[in-house]
Amino acid sequence: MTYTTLLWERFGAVLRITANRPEVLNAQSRVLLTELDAALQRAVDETDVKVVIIAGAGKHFSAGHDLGSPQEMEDQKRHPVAPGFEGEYRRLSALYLETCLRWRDVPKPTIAQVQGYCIMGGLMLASCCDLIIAADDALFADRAVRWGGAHVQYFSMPWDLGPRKAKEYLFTGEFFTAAQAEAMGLVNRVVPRAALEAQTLELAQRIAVNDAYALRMAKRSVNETLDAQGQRAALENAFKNYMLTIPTRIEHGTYGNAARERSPKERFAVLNRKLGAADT
Ligand SMILES: C/C=C/C(=O)SCCNC(=O)CCNC(=O)[C@H](O)C(C)(C)COP(=O)(O)OP(=O)(O)OC[C@H]1O[C@@H](n2cnc3c(N)ncnc32)[C@H](O)[C@@H]1OP(=O)(O)O
Repeated sequence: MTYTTLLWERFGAVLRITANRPEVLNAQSRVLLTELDAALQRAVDETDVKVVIIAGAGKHFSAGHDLGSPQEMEDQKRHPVAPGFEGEYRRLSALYLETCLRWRDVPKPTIAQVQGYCIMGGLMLASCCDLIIAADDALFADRAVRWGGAHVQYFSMPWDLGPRKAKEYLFTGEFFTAAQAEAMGLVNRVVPRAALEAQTLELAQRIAVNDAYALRMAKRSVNETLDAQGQRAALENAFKNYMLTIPTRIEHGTYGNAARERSPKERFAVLNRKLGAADT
């Protein structure tokens, strides 16, 4: 099996899947997300894989969903969005919500290895992993409110940061640092950038000495606790709130054809605009 946007590397019972589009900061194109979904299913099927690391090549983990790289624009011509709201609903649900829910429930431990920017779709991917190891230069953000949206499609931040901090970061769209992420419980630990890869692999190998079935059941108990607390229903409901902002985003010009005609950099400008002295 070959991938155009991923690296697949084995270290004994540990598998590392790396998003490999460093020239666009690992922006998540439709192709990348589809390949990642297939790679994770393969990781489930390969019985000798016990732990999966998800990484990003280059300086940054991921700058989020692909907002119009040349490859993405070409791909959209081959896979046009089905017309109307129903088409959008199907595409967004399949590509962003259903994938993340599947990745959250992969029956093997998953570890996100995060350096540099981890923005919106990048944060979705990291947050559906079981553990997150962050380099000290990691920066996280959900900037959706800045373009008239509510948040990302798979919205687990109230669970990951706690409700107050989740609201603060949504309302401002500001970046939070690795140290802040650790204090809020989003990441398991922060390590020096130069040690990120080695320390993540070392942790994965320590987990992989355990029995695969025991790991699977341990993960299931934690995820089912979250489900019993209502997490899954809240995630599905938050996706509907996300969808409710699509019509107003079309009015703002940040979604739909008007947005697609803009260059990625014009689209980032809305999200990166300075709001005040505290902004980063
Ligand atoms: C519900 C929504 C979910 C989402 O995930 S929407 C996406 C949200 N993501 C963002 O808004 C981040 C967009 N990117 C940026 O704002 C900037 O990047 C950064 C601040 C992260 C970094 O800035 P700098 O260091 O100056 O790098 P650079 O020159 O902007 O990026 C290098 C190349 O990467 C491409 N790129 C970066 N992010 C994306 C993206 N998300 N989609 C498509 N391309 C992207 C650029 O265009 C450029 O490429 P070229 O050199 O050819 O101009």
